[in-house]
Amino acid sequence: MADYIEVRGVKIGAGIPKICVPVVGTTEAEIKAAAEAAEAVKPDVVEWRADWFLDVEDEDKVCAVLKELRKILGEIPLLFTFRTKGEGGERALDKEAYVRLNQRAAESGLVDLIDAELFTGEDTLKELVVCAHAAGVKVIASNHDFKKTPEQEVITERLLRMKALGADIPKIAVMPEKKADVLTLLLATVKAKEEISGPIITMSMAGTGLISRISGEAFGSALTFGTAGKASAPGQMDAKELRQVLTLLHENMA
Ligand SMILES: O=C1C[C@@](O)(C(=O)O)C[C@@H](O)[C@@H]1O
Repeated sequence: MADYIEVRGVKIGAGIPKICVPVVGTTEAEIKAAAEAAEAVKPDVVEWRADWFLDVEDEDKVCAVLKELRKILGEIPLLFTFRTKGEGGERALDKEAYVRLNQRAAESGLVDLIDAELFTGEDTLKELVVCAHAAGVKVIASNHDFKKTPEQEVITERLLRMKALGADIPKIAVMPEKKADVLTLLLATVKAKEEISGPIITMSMAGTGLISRISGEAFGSALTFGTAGKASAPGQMDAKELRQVLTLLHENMA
């Protein structure tokens, strides 16, 4: 089994860690402007954080935005993410609406990946995986803790569980309360990678955790988020600078 996932020719999990630029905006105009700024830095992946969009509950409007994003992004892979309030997002959505929205995005033919949160429920995650895969879309399962860093075993177990439930790429973002928490996240990453074939994505947030956003190649995180404008989580670096740092590390690690 390949150790990477390929989307539009981008091999997530092979070679240098890939860069994903988040697009956040409340209106279609803001979202388009953010997507243009993202496209300009030529990231490997663009994430649309749809939870910021004021009309996100109108699925037709969401699809209209997706069409515009696809035009702007050309062949850059697009990740559709509705981040729920409980995991650091902008708004809450009931489970049915969350599932419907993600299904609609997956079936639109306009996105390459969807983000599905582990804690919306295991059956829900499985259901979204089946639906996305039927539409040829990959699934990043995710979990976020904006308050603390769980124990290493807990982080590793969550990543393994996401994979066991069918996710193509397990992802976890945690908040460090102290320096040692960053080491906990990194060790959890190494342990998970020993057991999981295929890419995983991990990060420790904020300034204290920044090192984890640039050290993916050393410890096993396949993708990192960088900005071209507004950040979608604390600790994200400018995408262009991030590319320089990742390249420098990659060249010297080879
Ligand atoms: O899951 C993630 C990771 C993230 O929270 C970060 O810390 O970079 C940013 C989010 O936009 C994305 O959906």
